[in-house]
Amino acid sequence: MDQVSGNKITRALLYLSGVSVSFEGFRAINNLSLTIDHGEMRAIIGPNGAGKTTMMDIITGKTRPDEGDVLYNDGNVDLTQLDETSIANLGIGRKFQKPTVFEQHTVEDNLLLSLKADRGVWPNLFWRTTEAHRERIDEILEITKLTAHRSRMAGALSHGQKQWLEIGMLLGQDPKLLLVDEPVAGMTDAETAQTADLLRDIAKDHSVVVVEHDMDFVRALDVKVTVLHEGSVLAEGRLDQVTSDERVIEVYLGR
Ligand SMILES: Nc1ncnc2c1ncn2[C@@H]1O[C@H](COP(=O)(O)OP(=O)(O)OP(=O)(O)O)[C@@H](O)[C@H]1O
Repeated sequence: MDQVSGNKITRALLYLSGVSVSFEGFRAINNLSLTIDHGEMRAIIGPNGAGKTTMMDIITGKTRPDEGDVLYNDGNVDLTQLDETSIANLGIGRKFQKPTVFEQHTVEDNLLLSLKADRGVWPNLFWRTTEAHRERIDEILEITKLTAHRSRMAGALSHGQKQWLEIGMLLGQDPKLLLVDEPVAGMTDAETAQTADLLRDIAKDHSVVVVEHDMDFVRALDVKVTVLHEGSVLAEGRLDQVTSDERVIEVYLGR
């Protein structure tokens, strides 16, 4: 990382350096450094309690670090100075593990509700805006493979379909960076494979950070993997590389 007169220069989309946070004396994140490039999809793995959720909380402004840098968009924005809403408005979208779709609304209406509200649109442009919304909904339905389900109540979807709908709702907010927490937990093998396809598709024009325990899924993503352990990066590289690393085998695979 370049450093000039104390000013960090980075071309990364997201840059964490020396980040630590403690809860009642326990260091959940410990001198964590991590860089996500523009357009990159990264998988984050690690044992329970490694700090994966806390890292997401720090990026999204839910938890403020005790120390360290959390910079966004080529180092131009210091995320530690912003609240959750401001960070979301910068294009950082998060999907939590459990789907939180509006069960009593149709798939289509869920997507409509999620679309980023246009600001400063004149009333006489309303119809045109609606058309743009329809087009975007059609696109998202296509990407998430939910076109045939558009008129169904979201509550009637399978667990996997609800997760895809929620990922679609995240896309509706037009984020630059998607943070996705354990998307395939509870999915069938077929749904898991389809979710890997969906995220690879999304990653063509978004940056994605995905936390997941399911190794078949991580393998299918075929991206760089970061292994967290005790709040720091233990290893980084291709899945085959990190899973053959002795330290990773010891702490993560339990051998
Ligand atoms: N608000 C909090 N107060 C106290 N301890 C916390 C808090 N949040 C997290 N921790 C602790 O910090 C550590 C890291 O937790 P975190 O949830 O980030 O891990 P994780 O890698 O996401 O685990 P999992 O895979 O189980 O979701 C854990 O030991 C957890 O108990």
